[in-house]
Amino acid sequence: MRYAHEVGKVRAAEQALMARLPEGALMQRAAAGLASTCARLLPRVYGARVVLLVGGGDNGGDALYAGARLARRGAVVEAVLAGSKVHGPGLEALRSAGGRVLDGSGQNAERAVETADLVIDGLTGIGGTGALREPHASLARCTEYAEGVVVACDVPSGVDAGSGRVDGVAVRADVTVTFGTYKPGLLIDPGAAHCGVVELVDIGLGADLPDPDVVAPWAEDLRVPRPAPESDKYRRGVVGIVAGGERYTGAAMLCVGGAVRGGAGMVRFASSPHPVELVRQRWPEAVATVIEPAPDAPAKVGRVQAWVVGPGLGTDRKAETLVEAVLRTDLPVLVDADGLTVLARRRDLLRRDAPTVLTPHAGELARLLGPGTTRELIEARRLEHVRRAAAELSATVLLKGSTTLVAEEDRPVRVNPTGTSWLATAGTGDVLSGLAGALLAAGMPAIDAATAAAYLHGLAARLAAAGPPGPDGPDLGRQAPISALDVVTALPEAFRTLG
Ligand SMILES: NC(=O)C1=CN([C@@H]2O[C@H](COP(=O)(O)OP(=O)(O)OC[C@H]3O[C@@H](n4cnc5c(N)ncnc54)[C@H](OP(=O)(O)O)[C@@H]3O)[C@@H](O)[C@H]2O)[C@@H](O)CC1
Ligand SMILES: Nc1ncnc2c1ncn2[C@@H]1O[C@H](COP(=O)(O)OP(=O)(O)O)[C@@H](O)[C@H]1O
Ligand SMILES: [K+]
Repeated sequence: MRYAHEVGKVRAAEQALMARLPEGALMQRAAAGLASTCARLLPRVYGARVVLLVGGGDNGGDALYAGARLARRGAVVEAVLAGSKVHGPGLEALRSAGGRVLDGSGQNAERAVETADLVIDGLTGIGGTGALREPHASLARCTEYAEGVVVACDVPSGVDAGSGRVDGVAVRADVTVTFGTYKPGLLIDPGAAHCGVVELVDIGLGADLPDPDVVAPWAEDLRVPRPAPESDKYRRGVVGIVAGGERYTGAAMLCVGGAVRGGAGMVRFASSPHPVELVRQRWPEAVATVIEPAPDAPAKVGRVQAWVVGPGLGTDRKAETLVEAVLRTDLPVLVDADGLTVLARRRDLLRRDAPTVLTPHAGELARLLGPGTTRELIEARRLEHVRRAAAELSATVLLKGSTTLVAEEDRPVRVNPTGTSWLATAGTGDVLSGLAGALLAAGMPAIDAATAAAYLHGLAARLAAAGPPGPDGPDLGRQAPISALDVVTALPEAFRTLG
């Protein structure tokens, strides 16, 4: 896992460590890490033109000390000072190493940024709050036109380190060198999209850091169940899917596809006659049953270990009866799509003992959380809202979108590291709910099933978008449009990459 800590915890750990170290030692560790990454990014340090964007806090201090180290190795280092304050000892170190200060206003600074071989962004770090003020905002904006490499010190300036929120302008870095631990805003969009490659520099905070607030899993953290020699289809897990209606049949097909290719021992599909007929034709592996919208509907489907309810179900009274019937069982239930719209007016159905997983996109979550919450607000502050949803709805909440988050009360929020913008196409969410349902039925705890499903789904989409692999494997840098069915088809390959 990659671990991220909120800003207050980073500061507390830094204080504790600093109390045991000589003054300035921590900053020197940070600056050394930053300078060594910059040196690696330059073809040659000697003679390279480096511009530092320096804010008035310690983030600017880091940049100045790193600049001094590069200047001592022969780089031509110029600092643009933003605002009235500056880290005095850092500036002194830069000057002593031969670096110089540029006039920070207007075209002079802009031209220097645009033509430098490397720009270090030290405007704001974990101390940045709200939208960047001037001249910081203009300096951040001109990094967009930089011909050289842009390296953010700790956090791209303009990104809120704690949440990933961006109000106004923020630096778009090629590389972000962060110190001690990841910050949530480096992993969550829109902030994550500003970071480029994130490098973590160990400054010795480890022992002083408490449990993380946010984690991002690696493939080896997922622990997806594998069939053993003694496995049979029932032990592998039977997932029941209540989805689709006379009008919306595609959602049902895609959800069943996600479950079949997601490793379910068996998929039991239950719906009205038309989708049942279509599923029988397209997915003969599934056992499809026609059900009436009645409280005893789940019992008529046969034994399952977990349910998925909602995709393409509609939101009328009949749909509500089915959502209610499924949630009244004592099994794990995943509610998606139309099922979530029903839940928004029937939050009482969430009072249950068995695990409940909700998989909303931002619009659906806004409906679930009620008046005062909008899709835009949720997209801008994803972490805060997914946490709030998990607490208020007493459920495991998987919030979809450009960064998918999974939250359960009193646990670190999981950030999904896979995915591609090509996933933003109709029907891919239905594939995800079927896949997550299969993993729930296999017995995975709700938060792990949701995390693994998001990971595999995002990876399958990347593999599908990259097309057939070349001699060196899939070229994830060259992607093309995909359909939701392409994601279903690529799921086995995604499982294979887990080893
Ligand atoms: N603690 C440690 O031991 C270690 C810390 N380390 C480093 O210190 C960094 C944290 O330093 P920090 O606390 O000084 O805050 P920092 O990120 O420089 O920001 C404050 C400055 O930004 C300004 N500013 C704020 N918002 C703004 C806005 N919207 N628009 C414009 N300006 C804005 C604010 O101005 P003010 O509001 O005070 O006028 C003030 O000048 C951390 O990220 C890491 O790099 C490492 O060396 C490891 C050891
Ligand atoms: N900009 C984006 N970047 C990456 N993934 C995205 C983006 N937008 C949406 N997604 C993903 O695409 C899927 C869309 O799901 P959903 O909104 O439920 O669509 P549908 O209801 O049509 O199936 C989700 O897995 C979501 O995380
Ligand atoms: K910065």
